[in-house]
Amino acid sequence: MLLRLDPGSCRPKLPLHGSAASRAIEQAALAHLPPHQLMQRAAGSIAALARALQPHARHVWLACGPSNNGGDGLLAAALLRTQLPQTRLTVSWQGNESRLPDDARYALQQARAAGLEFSDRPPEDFDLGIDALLGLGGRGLGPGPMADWMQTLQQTRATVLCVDLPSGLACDSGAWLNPFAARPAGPRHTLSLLTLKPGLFTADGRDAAGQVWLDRLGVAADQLPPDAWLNAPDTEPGPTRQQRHGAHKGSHGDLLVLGGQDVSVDGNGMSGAALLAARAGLQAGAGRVYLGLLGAGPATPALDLLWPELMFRPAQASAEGELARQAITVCGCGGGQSVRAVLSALLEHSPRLVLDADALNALAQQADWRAQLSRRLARGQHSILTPHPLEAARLLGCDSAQVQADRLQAARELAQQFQSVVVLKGSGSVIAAPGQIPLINTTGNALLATAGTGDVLAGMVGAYWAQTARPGRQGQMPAAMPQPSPDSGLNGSLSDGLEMALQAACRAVHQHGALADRWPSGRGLRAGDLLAGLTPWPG
Ligand SMILES: NC(=O)C1=CN([C@@H]2O[C@H](COP(=O)(O)OP(=O)(O)OC[C@H]3O[C@@H](n4cnc5c(N)ncnc54)[C@H](O)[C@@H]3O)[C@@H](O)[C@H]2O)[C@H](O)CC1
Repeated sequence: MLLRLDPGSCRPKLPLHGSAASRAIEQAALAHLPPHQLMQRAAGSIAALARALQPHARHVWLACGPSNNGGDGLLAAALLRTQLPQTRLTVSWQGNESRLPDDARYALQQARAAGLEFSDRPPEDFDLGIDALLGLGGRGLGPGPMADWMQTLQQTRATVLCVDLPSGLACDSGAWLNPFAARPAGPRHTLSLLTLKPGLFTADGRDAAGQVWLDRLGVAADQLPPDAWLNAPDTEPGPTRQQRHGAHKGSHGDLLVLGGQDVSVDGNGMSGAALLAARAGLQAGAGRVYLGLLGAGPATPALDLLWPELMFRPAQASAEGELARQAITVCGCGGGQSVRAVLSALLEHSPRLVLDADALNALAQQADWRAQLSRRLARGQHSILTPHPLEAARLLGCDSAQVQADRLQAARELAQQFQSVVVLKGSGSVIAAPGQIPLINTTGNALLATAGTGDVLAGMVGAYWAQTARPGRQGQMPAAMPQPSPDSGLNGSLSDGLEMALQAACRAVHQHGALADRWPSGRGLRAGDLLAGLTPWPG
């Protein structure tokens, strides 16, 4: 059965399997099925989707590689020959006949018996291209016909349907294996077979894959634990905010935002970042939001005239005093070097701490703060880090290209090293917690690639966390919160505190991206535009 994956509406959480697990599932299925049946199912699915995508195709080009991915394409071509008698089909095949796996050899025979037209040159005028060059077994391509065909499939404006994986995309990481791989020019679809692969949803994967479809080919994917989950926050059955008549502002948690370095400090004024985070926190439902601007000078505002609900407090005293000991603190947004003045106290006292932007840069510069952060979880204090790839690289002591080459691994490493929930931002944001299976977010788009959207996200994370964990209730789940469940995306027992941090991060990242996905096309999006769409949790 074909399943279309729409960002933001994948329910329940779907498991993602990397190459090793996908191969193991494939091998187990092959052992129980008659010869060639799995490939016949795959070919049937490819042909059905091809017809649905281009029902009136005049010319379909199938580029088929040297092994089983190519076999899927050849067998689909044979089927399409009978299903689309009026359509011209051209097959390009590259392989060594004496070294073909059994299924691919069978597929080649079927394609030949169907009387298909074979050509080593892509046709000029195809209106549907089928990329069956390389799947799970793909490696980086050297020069040659396959590399040329791959480039044609990248550059064409015709619709392209990729079989299992876009050729040349790493299944586990979503990184391109070929230096020449570019952003595809035309509409793209990818039909993932048997399992969903992590690489389709993060790094270059989303651009490479386009619209993702899944056909499990009648094989259950739950035989092996996933390598990641798609992030799909549960919808709670409990009452909405409007239906909770007994609630008061204290019921919805306190949020303290520390950041927004004053321009007088070193000429880099970034108060707007902290204002965005604080406004986002308020709009996302925190009961009370306090704002401490760092490096305050005589001209530092003490009131947000447009959002007078925000309560301004001296930053240093708040970080060292009672407020930081009872509120959720979001620290770093636009904090500049001034963040250093409050970080040590927060790492020591804050029970629930979100670290973003300059707080992460400060951590990267100072080993004893990193050690302090790593010890917090063992003391019952929880932390959420929200790095973009460069901030993640600074924390890991590598460069951002290395982070992007394996985003899941980078997020897992950060979570483990710092005993924190980590949101690695970027296309396909990864959410990881220590010792847990990470999640990949499906919402969001390049409209979010603009200054300030990360500050809004940090405020949202803090606000959602504030609504799950309140003073005096540490470790307790509020009645309407989703309880940890066997399918909650976690592979081991997780303390309630960490579970709440993880859920807050997952929900915030999902909603943040969904707002950009719903934004009217053709209109620019400023970070501040996101605020109006924010909703409390639960809605
Ligand atoms: N067997 C079945 O019934 C099904 C298979 N499915 C599809 O199979 C592929 C995985 O097949 P596999 O043969 O393991 O890998 P590939 O087709 O990706 O090819 C790998 C093969 O190709 C050679 N190769 C790899 N990289 C290069 C390169 N850069 N240049 C030249 N040659 C290269 C190498 O020899 C490898 O061995 C999976 O993705 C599905 O599409 C279906 O799941 C249905 C059932």
